[in-house]
Amino acid sequence: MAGENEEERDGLNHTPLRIPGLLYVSVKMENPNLTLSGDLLPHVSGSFHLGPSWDPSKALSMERESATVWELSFVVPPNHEALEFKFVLKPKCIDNPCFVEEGSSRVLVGGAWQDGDRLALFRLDNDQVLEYRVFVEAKRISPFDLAASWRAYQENFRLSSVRGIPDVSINSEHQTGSENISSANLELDLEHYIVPSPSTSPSSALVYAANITENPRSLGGGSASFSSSMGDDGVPMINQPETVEEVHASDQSKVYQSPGMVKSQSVGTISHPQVDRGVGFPRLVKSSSSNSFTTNFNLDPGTENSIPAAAGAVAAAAIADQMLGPKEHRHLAIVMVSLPARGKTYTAAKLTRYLRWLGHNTKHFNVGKYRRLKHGSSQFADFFRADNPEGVEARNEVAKLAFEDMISWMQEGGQVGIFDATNSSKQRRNMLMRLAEGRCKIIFLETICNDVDVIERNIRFKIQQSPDYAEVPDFEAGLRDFKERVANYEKVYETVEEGSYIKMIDMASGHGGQIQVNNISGYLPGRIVFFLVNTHLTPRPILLTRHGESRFNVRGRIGGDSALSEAGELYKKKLAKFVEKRLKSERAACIWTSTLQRTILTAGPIVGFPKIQWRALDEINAGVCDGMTYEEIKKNMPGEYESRSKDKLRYRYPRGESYLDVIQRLEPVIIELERQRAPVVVISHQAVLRALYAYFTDRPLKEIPEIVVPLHTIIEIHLGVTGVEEKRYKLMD
Ligand SMILES: O=P(O)(O)OC[C@H]1O[C@@](CO)(OP(=O)(O)O)[C@@H](O)[C@@H]1O
Repeated sequence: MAGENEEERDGLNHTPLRIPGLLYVSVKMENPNLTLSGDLLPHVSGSFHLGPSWDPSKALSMERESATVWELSFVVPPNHEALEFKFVLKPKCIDNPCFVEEGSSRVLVGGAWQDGDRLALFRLDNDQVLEYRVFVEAKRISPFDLAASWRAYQENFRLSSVRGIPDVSINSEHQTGSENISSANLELDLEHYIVPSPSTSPSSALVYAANITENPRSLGGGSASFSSSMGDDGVPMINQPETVEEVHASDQSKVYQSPGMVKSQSVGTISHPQVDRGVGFPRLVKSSSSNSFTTNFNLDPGTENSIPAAAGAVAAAAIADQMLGPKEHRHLAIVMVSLPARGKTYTAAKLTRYLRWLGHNTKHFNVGKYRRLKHGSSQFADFFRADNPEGVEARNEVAKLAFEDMISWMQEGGQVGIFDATNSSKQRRNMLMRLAEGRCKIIFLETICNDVDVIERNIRFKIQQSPDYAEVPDFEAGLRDFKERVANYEKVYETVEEGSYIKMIDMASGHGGQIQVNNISGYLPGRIVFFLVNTHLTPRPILLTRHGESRFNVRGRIGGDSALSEAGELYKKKLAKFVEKRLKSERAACIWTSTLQRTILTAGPIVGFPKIQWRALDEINAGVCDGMTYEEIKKNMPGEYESRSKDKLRYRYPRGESYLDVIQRLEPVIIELERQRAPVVVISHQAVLRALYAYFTDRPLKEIPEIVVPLHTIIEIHLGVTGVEEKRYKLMD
């Protein structure tokens, strides 16, 4: 009635669209006792129209769904005629007899058995009886869904044209035909393709690593403004007064407040109360009164943020460490030790970036920054003499302030503090150990460098970049002063022999070197050692690109394993020319792809470099949503769609992955990228490249799912002795 009236009211001739709907029926048989069923394969034999026939030789075979379950699915109208059938076991060897289930035929009406889920019994030759449990499931679906799923099925299961390529391959021959890359093409002017990088990425101007460390809260004069330092999972800690003098490049003045976040009154951090289906959340919290673990959504200020947002093993191991170790070991201070210009601040920054990316709440405290704020930036060599009592006193004072700030932050939930100063005498280190007692565990990280070239390069960079010499216009005068400062430190330098320590000796040059480890145990210290063993400062580029546009991309379908579209085909050729030109003098370079054909095909025309397929580089697994469009997910699975929109980082597709899962599986890729000394071209996927890019550019976890990684664009990350630089080339629109 309402419909008729509406039609009349708006004067339009609405023909109601009737979606008849169909029943998708899935019939299953289960026999947990595999040894009994042996070589007998479940089939369905029946009398219904277009379906199986009663002739057992024409029975339809069921698909094996798991080790013990077989399935047959079909689509019927909801008001279908009664379907009559029986289960049949057919031997693999066609000469042997079939076994038809005992009892009367089964009748299926409207997607349900008429006589209930009775067992299927088969009497074998030797009078042995086999029992199978039987289930039926029916779902109503629209013809549109049916068509979409059929299309997805067709596209997904079309045999990949690239299977058969070994995991590692090298085609050093130039290819012929349309994929030939002539030498004329090498005239390609790379500069022509450069496009600006987003404002949030590292610029081509290098940033002095000490400038992007924590802003001293104890020296901020209680300012009401807040810095935007990121806590774990990229949620900003907002309790730190911002200082005016040094605001680091990646400080963004905004404070992120996504829906569903609450501000905890007691400590001023922001945390997520919503239920998460990804691992690592809900957070496990140990009750203080018992040894049991509880799930706690009302985070206790003492424990919040102390468990990483990262997934799986990372979270599990960190939790185990926290639960089993002494209380003070729940917070870790990595105390740097070295002479000036030994790359300590750079190593500290790199370690901070790695731990943050893994989801550990980590901060870098640079004592130099405190010193400049408290005593001004123009302190010359005399200030650093060990026989200058005022200088010593002033330096100890700022070290204490920075250390106390770090401890306060830990007590608010911070997990790993990287304490960056020379800490080069036993006396200073004893002071720090006393300050840490009962509050955090200390590991000393000493960097020793005997390579005069590396030291000279570091010193020159320091004069150019450090605020200490910003007001010294004469470079040579700065150089002399800084060398004198280093000499002052050398006179009293004492290598670490106490406590827990990691000593990196001549690791910076990338040739040989040594790492010594003393009294180190636990998950996180172990990871740190592993990272440090693999990292080095050899400058090299890493080129990140998505595959050429895929057929699924054209249709807006996610996941799958489709081939390239026409535009994608063109991109792969352009990319090959680009790589050949960009890496022409880099014969040790390597091409990494995922195991999905769109990346392997994209790498196809690149010649002369080894190609390696990594499963870890496969796109985020969209589970049951694989092959759907975002619109289809929204329409058919609104709950899933909404959960993902609310928390894309932690949302895990049913039977698929979350971004946190992707980050976790990428850790070996990061370690390998750190370890490589030659350029690497990574041809992968949107979600994966977001996570890799975030690592190199130190973007908070929370932002990862929204990072823009456009198609047909190469992001060149340059890892150098002084930091990370980025360049983008857009080869096609
Ligand atoms: O996390 P979102 O934003 O959905 O992005 C990931 C999606 O990107 C896509 C394209 O939409 O990657 P890909 O480049 O590999 O085709 C999907 O396959 C994948 O699910």
